[in-house]
Amino acid sequence: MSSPIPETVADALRLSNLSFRHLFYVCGVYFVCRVVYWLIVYPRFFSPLRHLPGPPVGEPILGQARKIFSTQVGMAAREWINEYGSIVRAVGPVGLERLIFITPEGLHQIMSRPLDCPRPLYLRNFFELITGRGLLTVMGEEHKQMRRVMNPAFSLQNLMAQTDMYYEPITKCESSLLQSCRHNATPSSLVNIISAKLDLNGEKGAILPMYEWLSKVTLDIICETAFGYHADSLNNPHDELAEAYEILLNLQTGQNMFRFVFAMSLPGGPRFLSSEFAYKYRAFFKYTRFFGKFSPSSSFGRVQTFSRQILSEKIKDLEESGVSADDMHGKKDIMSLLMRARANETDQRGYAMSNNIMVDQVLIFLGAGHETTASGLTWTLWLLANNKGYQSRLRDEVTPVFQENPRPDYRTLNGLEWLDCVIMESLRVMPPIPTTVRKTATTDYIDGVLVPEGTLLQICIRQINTWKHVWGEDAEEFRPERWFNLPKAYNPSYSHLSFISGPHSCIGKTMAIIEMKAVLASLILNFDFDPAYPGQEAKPASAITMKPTDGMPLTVRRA
Ligand code: HEM
Repeated sequence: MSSPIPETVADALRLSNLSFRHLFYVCGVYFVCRVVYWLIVYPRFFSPLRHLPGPPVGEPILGQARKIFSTQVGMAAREWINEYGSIVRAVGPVGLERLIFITPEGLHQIMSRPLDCPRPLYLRNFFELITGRGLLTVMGEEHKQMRRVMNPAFSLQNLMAQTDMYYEPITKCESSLLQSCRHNATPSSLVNIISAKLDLNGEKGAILPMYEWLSKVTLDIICETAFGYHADSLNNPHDELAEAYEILLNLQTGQNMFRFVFAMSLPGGPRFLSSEFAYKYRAFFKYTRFFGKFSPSSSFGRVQTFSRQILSEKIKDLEESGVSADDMHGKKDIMSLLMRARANETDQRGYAMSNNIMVDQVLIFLGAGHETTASGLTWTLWLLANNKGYQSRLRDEVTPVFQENPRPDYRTLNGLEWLDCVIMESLRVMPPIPTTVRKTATTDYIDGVLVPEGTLLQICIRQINTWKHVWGEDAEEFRPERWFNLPKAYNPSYSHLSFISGPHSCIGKTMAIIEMKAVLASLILNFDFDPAYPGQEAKPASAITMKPTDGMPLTVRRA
């Protein structure tokens, strides 16, 4: 007689004299074997990338993570590139392999094919949680369309019209050098605030946390230029948006990012973190060992809700006032330009952004354009404080120009050669975003290596910008004069990657550079910067943005 066919797992266990306990053991052993295989066996013995040059696999669970996260951002990669060459394989946490490519050929293959090498899902989820659906998160055709709609807001013509708006929070007209100013200035601009602090201290000057002040001024500028909102965080430290952003941006240290990436990689993680439930019980996060001070939803929620509110009001105002999109020519903020572009797009090509998507775009500009510019400016001041000759040369260049016109326009700022060299060199040596990442969506050759689908590609911006092969032996030094005579090996698209390259390159590049020029020139014109104390060292954060962890104290005196 043939044995009966079991219909359920329980029947099968009964017929084979096994219990659920046995099944549990089998599953447990299987799970442990899988984990051991992925963490220890695969990267060492089976990975097709195991023969590529690079550091040893490292610790069983962490791989080289301890080194990556404990050293200054990008320094581990710099060491590896110096030791192993232009293609490096390193194993990070939980056995995740990453490849580092540094040659223009390799970088071109990665960056010119965003569908084959997109931003990894966890990063897109991270951006989507903070800023919503926009350029940083969408891909393919939708990305192309969004970019096309947004390009006019960043056109040369619009940037030229916008430049004057940058000066509002920077300078106050009555200062001795700015007597001929014809514009209405803010009640207390950055230059005035610093001057007032110096008045209290006399000749010896004052030690000021420059990052904090630059962060405020760039927030005020981006709020004004992005959606015409006067945050005035320079004078109002309790501005709701400024406060929420500060909390949010402080979350992006290496350790917090590691926790965040982990949480975002869990199925349903992103949705949970931005849910009403998480917001309601946010206090609970504070007391958990894993998340500690992470407590994400409070600041995320506040920034999103508050920004959406401002923007929705603006959209409503414009709609209710009956102003047609074409009549909005007077308004130069990005939001107004997007509304105009939207009207035209609907007519011509059938693609129009919804209000929500438009709101998200502007949130992205706020997120992507504030801290980056503040960090870029802070590092420039730091580099100039340590090179007084370069600093004086810049003052000599800008003083006559600003004496003639206290608010030089776009063309005049761009015509200042030394200012240009200083900004480009500072962005090269201390790029505000020091590293980014992509993930292969197909198996394909990159720089002669067959890279399997799903491999992480680390784009080491800081290392690429200071690669000795291109920039020479003094590649890591701040030498603005090198921009007068670029090296032969310099590749315009892939040797200076601070804004990356290709279809996903920074849309705000020209805007950021001109804004940095306006702020830096106004500061150097009025003040003299020195390190705060002998032996002071740069302390860049290991985070998405390389801001200084100590707020960058500098000694400031009148110029
Ligand atoms: C010094 C200042 C800035 C630096 C160094 C910088 C750098 C970058 C980098 C490296 C990326 C690529 C990130 C990645 O792919 O992982 C990027 C993308 C982007 N940036 Fe910037 N950025 C700056 C200022 C700005 C400003 C002022 C804005 C807008 C107002 C802006 C808007 C964006 C947007 C929308 C993207 C995504 C582009 C896309 O994927 O199509 N950035 N930026």
